[in-house]
Amino acid sequence: MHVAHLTLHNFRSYADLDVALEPGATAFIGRNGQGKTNLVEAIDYLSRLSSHRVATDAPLVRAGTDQAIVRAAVVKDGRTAVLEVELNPGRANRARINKSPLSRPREIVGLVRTVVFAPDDLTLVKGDPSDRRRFLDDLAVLRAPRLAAVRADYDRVLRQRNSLLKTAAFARGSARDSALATLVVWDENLARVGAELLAARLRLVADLGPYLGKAYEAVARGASRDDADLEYRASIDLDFEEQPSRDQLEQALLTAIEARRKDELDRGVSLVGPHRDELLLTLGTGHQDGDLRLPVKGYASHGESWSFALALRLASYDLLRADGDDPILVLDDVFAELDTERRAQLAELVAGAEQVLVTAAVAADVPEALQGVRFLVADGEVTRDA
Ligand SMILES: Nc1ncnc2c1ncn2[C@@H]1O[C@H](COP(=O)(O)OP(=O)(O)OP(=O)(O)O)[C@@H](O)[C@H]1O
Repeated sequence: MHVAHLTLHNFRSYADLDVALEPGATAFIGRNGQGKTNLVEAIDYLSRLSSHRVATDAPLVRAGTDQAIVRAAVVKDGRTAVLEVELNPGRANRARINKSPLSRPREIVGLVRTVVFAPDDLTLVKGDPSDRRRFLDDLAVLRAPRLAAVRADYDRVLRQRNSLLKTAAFARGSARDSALATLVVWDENLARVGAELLAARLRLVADLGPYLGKAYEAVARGASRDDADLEYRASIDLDFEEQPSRDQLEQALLTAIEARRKDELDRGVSLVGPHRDELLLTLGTGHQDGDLRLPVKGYASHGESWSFALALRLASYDLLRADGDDPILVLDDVFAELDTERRAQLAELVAGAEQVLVTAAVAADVPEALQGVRFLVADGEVTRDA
């Protein structure tokens, strides 16, 4: 797939932008703070209805205005659809496909698919467990857009259950009895929706593993295919012979919730469920010490961490391709971090994508294979470099 036309209105630093794009490689070149990332961020937003840089919509709307519009003509298998999202911080967002309003904006998720590599990706490796959970869930939703609703449901169930736990923790007498009776319903909701999310994550981790090893070998100098690995650490016992079914996971969650009841009531928060899980990233140091594997977080060097983060994105891209998709690849300011050899290696790996959008401060940082069409970005103007 590729974006053939992008229109922005009051998005980030852009009052109005209208730019025609082509398949193949496109580079956006400009000094710092000129709006290169803002531009590719808009396309990423359309794909997931969230940004790779911020957790809320407010910073995406141009300062001093109260509504942003992102519109893109997306071409997939020769057919074009115009996708549009209206961002209204503090009020409901709206989305349209070919001018027809959607009843829920999230129905647009997954129609355009992007994989973004950016320097912020280091947080995938060095950040909190929630950063890695978000990585898994974003990718799971791209693979199966209906999971966007499951994810939203889970967040809602968790919020309501936590508030009930707090009430039960502090209430006395009949108020406490009534909160405890209602809690049973929310235990079941959490287990049911949580099992669905957990099943999707486990499937994803199993599918992603082989691609991660291959990607790390390609981006880290001297690495071998078994070096990088990932392991899902759940807050419940997952000691199953094979990939557990959703029913098995639901039952396991209910059992674990029952076992932690007292702790949960003492602390007034939900201690069991996918929101407590961790994606463990490990690197094998193979050669000298046999099969020693170490967590990436806290142990890996800066270079290894960076390569690992890049490999996670590359593996995501390969997995989506293996699913039959052709996501748009965004390489946001990544080449400055790589030496010439690894730039060329990365360029070679992604050159087959239908559309690759690259941002860089200087054109010389962009490898030859990805030079393609070039735009200059300066003072909010995006002009094609003839
Ligand atoms: N909501 C907003 N309203 C107005 N301007 C904004 C908004 N959000 C960001 N900006 C401005 O956009 C600019 C950042 O643009 P962007 O992140 O695209 O830079 P860039 O060209 O990618 O730079 P770099 O090479 O440093 O990454 C900053 O000057 C910032 O002040």
